[in-house]
Amino acid sequence: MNIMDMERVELQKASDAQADETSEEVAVHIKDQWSSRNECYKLDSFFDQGNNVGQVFQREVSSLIPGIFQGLNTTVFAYGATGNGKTYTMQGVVEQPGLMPLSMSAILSLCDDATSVEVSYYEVYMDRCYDLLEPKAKEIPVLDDKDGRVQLKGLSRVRVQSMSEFNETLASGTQRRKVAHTGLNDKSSRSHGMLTIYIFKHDGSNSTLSGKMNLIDLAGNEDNTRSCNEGIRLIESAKINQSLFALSNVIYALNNNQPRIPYRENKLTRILQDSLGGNSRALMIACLNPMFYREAVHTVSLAARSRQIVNFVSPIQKHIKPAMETDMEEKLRIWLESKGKTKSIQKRDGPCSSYRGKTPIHASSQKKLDMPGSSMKTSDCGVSRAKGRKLFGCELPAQSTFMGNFPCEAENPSEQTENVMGDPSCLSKDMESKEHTSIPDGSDQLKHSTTPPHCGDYDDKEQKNTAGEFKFFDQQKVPHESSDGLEDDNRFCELVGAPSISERIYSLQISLKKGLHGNDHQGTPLIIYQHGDEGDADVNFSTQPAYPLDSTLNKENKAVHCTELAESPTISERIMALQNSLRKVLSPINSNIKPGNHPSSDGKICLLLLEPKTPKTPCLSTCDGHNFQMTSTPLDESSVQSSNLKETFVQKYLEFLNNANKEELLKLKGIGQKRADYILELREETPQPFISLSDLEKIGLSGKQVHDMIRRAARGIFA
Ligand SMILES: Nc1ncnc2c1ncn2[C@@H]1O[C@H](COP(=O)(O)OP(=O)(O)OP(=O)(O)O)[C@@H](O)[C@H]1O
Repeated sequence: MNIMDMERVELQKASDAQADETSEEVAVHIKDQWSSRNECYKLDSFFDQGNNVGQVFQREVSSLIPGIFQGLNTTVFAYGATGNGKTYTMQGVVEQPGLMPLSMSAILSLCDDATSVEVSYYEVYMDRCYDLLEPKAKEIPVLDDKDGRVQLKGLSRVRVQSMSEFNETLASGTQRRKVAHTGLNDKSSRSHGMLTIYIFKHDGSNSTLSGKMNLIDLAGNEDNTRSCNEGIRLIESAKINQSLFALSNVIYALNNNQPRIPYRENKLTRILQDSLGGNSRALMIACLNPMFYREAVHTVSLAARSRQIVNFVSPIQKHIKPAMETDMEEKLRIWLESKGKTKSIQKRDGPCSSYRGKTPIHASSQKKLDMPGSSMKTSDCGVSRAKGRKLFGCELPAQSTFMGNFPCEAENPSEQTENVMGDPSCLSKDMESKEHTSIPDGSDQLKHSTTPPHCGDYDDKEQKNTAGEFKFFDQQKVPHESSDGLEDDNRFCELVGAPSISERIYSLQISLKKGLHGNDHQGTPLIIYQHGDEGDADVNFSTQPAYPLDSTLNKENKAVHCTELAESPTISERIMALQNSLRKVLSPINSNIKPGNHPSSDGKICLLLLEPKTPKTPCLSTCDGHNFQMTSTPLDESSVQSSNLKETFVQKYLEFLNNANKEELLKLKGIGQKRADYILELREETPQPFISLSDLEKIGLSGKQVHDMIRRAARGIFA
């Protein structure tokens, strides 16, 4: 049995300017009795089993609440492995209220006649958002507003005037939240539960959003070798782990000052964008179970890293309508929903059983990032994502806390599977026939990093300006994490279970779009390398006009820059320009190229073929400069070409939606008056709202409807 011994140690006071009673640090030692491993991390506070949630609230949360009335947004989230007490900490139980009711009670006590409080409560389940207070047939779309801030379109808000109203609201939402029995928790949250409390100030007929508080009960990391999850539970678990993996990547990127923070990798990180490295004060509560060394190390190391992140916080004054007021947008959304196909997405929980007494040592760690009075405006920070890390550079009195682990119950799980990357079915038939499976650690998402590619010995210095790298692993290279879960660059495993070229291109496209979106990649050369011995390919963007190549390569075979990138002003055009190159480059991965077939001293095959306007048979260059022709059958070629055509068509279609005027939109089958208005409205918020087909869900279309629409449009061409 592993034993974790957590010792509270006061290290030192913060600098004079920051010194206050909360500026202490604690060292958390995690010892594995069997391996004698001993890890030590510094956090801001530590609560062991002798402490209760009330103490955590008093010491860590209560001081944040007055700030919300002054416009300082605040986020408190509980992180940890499954069964470690996150729900217990955030929601609480009757005899021990959690941080949600405790915060609400404190907020209500500060309200006066000119202040009102509303709440929304939603869950992120399988990478989709669902309203828990007003169940709807459809998910809540997550959009960016014109300032780059994330908005949950159509999410309901309920006015709360007393604790009894709040408890009722919370209970009804909680009942709808998806929970299920797993091998590690009788009543395990299958979704991330997000409660937002809004504070409005009223002045005559004007209502102004003063500030808001997010209280987040994340779903827990799951080790499926222990949970014995199967079927839907396993799929859910994969999604949960994937989103938490994305979260750890964001924290890692923020912590390492990386130029690109992968918020858009996952719905959870998108939603938390303003809280992590954004404009919100954030408190992370890491819940630990001393029984499990590896999970504890993972959680505490993430908490320790989170402490380094610095947010810029400034009061906001935003005029938004309280829920009572008429919301035309909401009406339109409801109308769109009524036209859409109803999905069964919500199932109610079963009755709660009593606790299952686990070993309840509990420990948690928090991060509190707070810089009241910063001169930086909220909106500046909200859009800072693509501008790099400049905005995160200031020092502030960071804090962390700690608290803990615990027991569980029963339920009726919801049975629903979703596609990770939207609905790519329109792109390729072969994709329809394959089930997209995920492995339980975020492995089927394309990963972005700024580490140098594996193929070639580059000068690291030359890589400094690399704007983003997309790693593509063709083989079942199961991701693995180092002990802290974050150090190993090879942990990324992309596109496992995506054997066809179309699937790979589709997935890669999604990432390319994400990568290019909002960044100025004009003039960016694209270089794709394939590792013949492993079947891997790295797709690399560099802002270097002359990208350094492996010195062992023949000079003649230097990468041909993808000049279309420089010439294409819009993201869609750039993506389009990349497609042919991608297709050509990825095609050989599908074939059985054996390194031994080609003259290369180290067996590596470097594919440096990037002339998008010549979509002929792909040509491979070996590392010592010999070219040879790929042997592909006419069927292969025709399949590649038809897939190209489909993708080109889809891109043109999306481009049309992004640019057409209302009259033109109305000519499209499937776009009526209201949908056209909605598209125009979306375009006001985000200039190019439709980057992939899955974005059409923003206008209330289901995957099937999108598919049908595209098919109808394509048929129209041949009519
Ligand atoms: N400090 C505590 N004291 C007593 N019971 C606790 C404590 N913390 C947690 N528990 C109990 O332990 C069980 C598991 O806790 P909980 O459901 O909160 O874990 P979780 O981290 O939210 O799990 P999951 O990620 O699977 O949803 C619950 O029955 C809970 O009531």
